[in-house]
Amino acid sequence: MLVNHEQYRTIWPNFEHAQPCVEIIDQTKLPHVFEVASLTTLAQMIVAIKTMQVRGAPLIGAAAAYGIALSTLDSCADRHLQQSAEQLIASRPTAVNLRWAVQRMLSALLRLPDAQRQSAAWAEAALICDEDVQLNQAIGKHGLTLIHAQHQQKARTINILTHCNAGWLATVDFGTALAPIYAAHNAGIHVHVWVGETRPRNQGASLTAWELGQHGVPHTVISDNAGGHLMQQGQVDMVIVGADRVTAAGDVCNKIGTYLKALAAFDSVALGHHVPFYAAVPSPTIDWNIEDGVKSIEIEERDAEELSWMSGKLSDGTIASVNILPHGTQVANPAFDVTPARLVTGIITERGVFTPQQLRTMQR
Ligand SMILES: CSC[C@H]1O[C@H](OP(=O)(O)O)[C@H](O)[C@@H]1O
Repeated sequence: MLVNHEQYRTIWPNFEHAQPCVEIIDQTKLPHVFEVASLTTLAQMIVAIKTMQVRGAPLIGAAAAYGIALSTLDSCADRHLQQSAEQLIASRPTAVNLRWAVQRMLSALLRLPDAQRQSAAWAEAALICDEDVQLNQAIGKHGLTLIHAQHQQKARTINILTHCNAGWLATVDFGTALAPIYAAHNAGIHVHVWVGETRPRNQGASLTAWELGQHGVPHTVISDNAGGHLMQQGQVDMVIVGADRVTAAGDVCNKIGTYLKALAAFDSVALGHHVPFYAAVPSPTIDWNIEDGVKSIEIEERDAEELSWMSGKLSDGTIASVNILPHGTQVANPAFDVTPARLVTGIITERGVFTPQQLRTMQR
């Protein structure tokens, strides 16, 4: 069954039952199983965010917004909504979109009489989702100009390296880092994507490879450590990644391993072929309140089991997990890192492509 973003979003409300619910694509089951999960309570939405059934900065923002809407099914009292907001914000600390969406929901609801809050919550969450789709389509348009320029100059397939998953699965639809790639592919520009597998959760191998395959975009999965080598060999024309938080100075916080790819891209200048490094970022991912990402962004530390266990499909088609570490081995599992602005060529936003130094002009 082909599934692509013309048919699905990653999250949507369902009002067909007595009690409204929120339906999501359960991303922990991909690439081997496509399964939709129905969430009926705030607690279920918090579990979905924490366990990464839904993940990706813009999508967890949208999910948190619907978490507030689910919360109104129990109560619309100020204190109840504020406690729900605190629980959602605590579920994953790094992506600023989650806090941004929850604060936007509270701002929209707390000014209303209780009786109007439930319908307003579902409407505001839907608006956040629709806006995300529009932002990502604009990112695709602006990112396309970068790929088109390379294609005009080189008159061959353009090889793009990406990390983790910043496709339509990481957003409500269309994606951020993959949006320009889809736009180029749909415009007939030949692109090929090097897909970093992205240990330990393998969002690249399991999600980006699945997305690109469903859309018919040529791609090759590589180990995380192969990216620098491919850049050194002149096999990468540009790097485009997503982000979980970008500072006002243009520091880019993204999935662990991004910083190493940015370092390799930066070093490529010395080899005579510059590999530009771009982050594709909708404005709700920009945290205008901080400058230094290394000092100011809380990096989520995730469970050791994510490193010590791997899941996959056995030869008989069943899904199983295996332990890959010696018993008792100590594990550290930081989920994100920060690429300093000095390593960032440009930030692709819905308003255009900005250098880190130009980013503040977006606020005007
Ligand atoms: C378009 S944001 C995608 C961003 O979010 C991912 O994090 P996670 O999968 O842990 O939610 C990763 O950092 C992606 O680059």
